[in-house]
Amino acid sequence: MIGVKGLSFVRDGGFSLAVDSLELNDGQVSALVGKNGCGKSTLLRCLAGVLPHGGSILLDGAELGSLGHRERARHLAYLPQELGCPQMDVYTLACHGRFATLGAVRTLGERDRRLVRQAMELTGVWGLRDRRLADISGGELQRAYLAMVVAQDAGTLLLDEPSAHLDAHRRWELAGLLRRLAEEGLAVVVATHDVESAFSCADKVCLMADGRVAAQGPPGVVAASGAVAPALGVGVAEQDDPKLLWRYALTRA
Ligand SMILES: Nc1ncnc2c1ncn2[C@@H]1O[C@H](COP(=O)(O)OP(=O)(O)OP(=O)(O)O)[C@@H](O)[C@H]1O
Repeated sequence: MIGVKGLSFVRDGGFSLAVDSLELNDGQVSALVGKNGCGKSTLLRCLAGVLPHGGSILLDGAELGSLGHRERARHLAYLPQELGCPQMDVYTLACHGRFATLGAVRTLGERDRRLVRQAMELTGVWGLRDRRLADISGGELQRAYLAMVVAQDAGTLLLDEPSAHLDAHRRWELAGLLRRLAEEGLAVVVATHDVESAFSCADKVCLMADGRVAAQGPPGVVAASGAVAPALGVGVAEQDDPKLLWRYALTRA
C-alpha cells in the first residue's frame, strides 16, 4: 500500500508534478490515466523511489526513502515503460525478479524457482522460457518483463504501460491477471493509455492532467466528474450491453 502526501517533483525543463494526497490500496487495481506527457511515468518513478521528490511517500507504513534497496524490493516491484533487450533468455529474465531480494550470491532456492515458474505461467511465457529476448515479439517481451515483476512477489506492483504491444485478447487477459493479483491482496498500480480497460476493470481511477490529479475515485465517480474530457480529450461512457468486452467505451469529448 502506498500513501502520498504533498508529493512534488520539478524537472529542469519546467514540468512539475504535484500530488496533494493519494492512496493506492492493497487488494485494489488503481489506474493512472492521462494524456501523453501529463506525468504518469514521473509519478510512478517517484513512487518507485527512482526519482528524488519532495513530500512524503509511505510504503506499507514506512517512509520510502528510509528503506534500503533489498527491503524496498520486498515490498515493491516496478515495471518501467522502456524495456531493454539484454542478451538473455526469457527464463533468466524472469529469475531477475527473485535476484532483487537475494544477496550477492544469486542462487535460487526451490521457493524462488516455484515463484518464477508460477509467474511465467500466469503471464503465458513459460512456453517461451528458452527463447532469447532478442528473438521474441514486442508483446511477448512485454509479458516476459511482467513475469519478472510478478516473480518478485512484492505486495505492491507499479506497472508502466503493461498493455503496450499486447493484442486485444492479451489486453483482456492482462486485465484478468491484474484483477487476480489484486484479489490475492496486492496493490496493483498501472499507468496506462488503455482507458477502456482502466475504467472497466480498475477499482480506482486517478485522472492526471499537467502534473496534477484532476480527479480520483471509483471509475463511475471519475466518469461522472466532468473532468475526463478536459483531461483526456475524449470521454468515457458506461455501456449496458453484456456482449461488449469493456464496460466503458470511449466517446467524443
Ligand atoms: N528524462 C526526461 N528528461 C526531461 N524531461 C522529461 C523526461 N522524461 C519525461 N520528461 C518530461 O516530463 C513530463 C512528464 O512526462 P511523463 O513521461 O511522466 O509523462 P507520461 O504521462 O508518462 O507520458 P506518456 O503517456 O507519453 O508516457 C513531460 O513534459 C516530458 O516531456
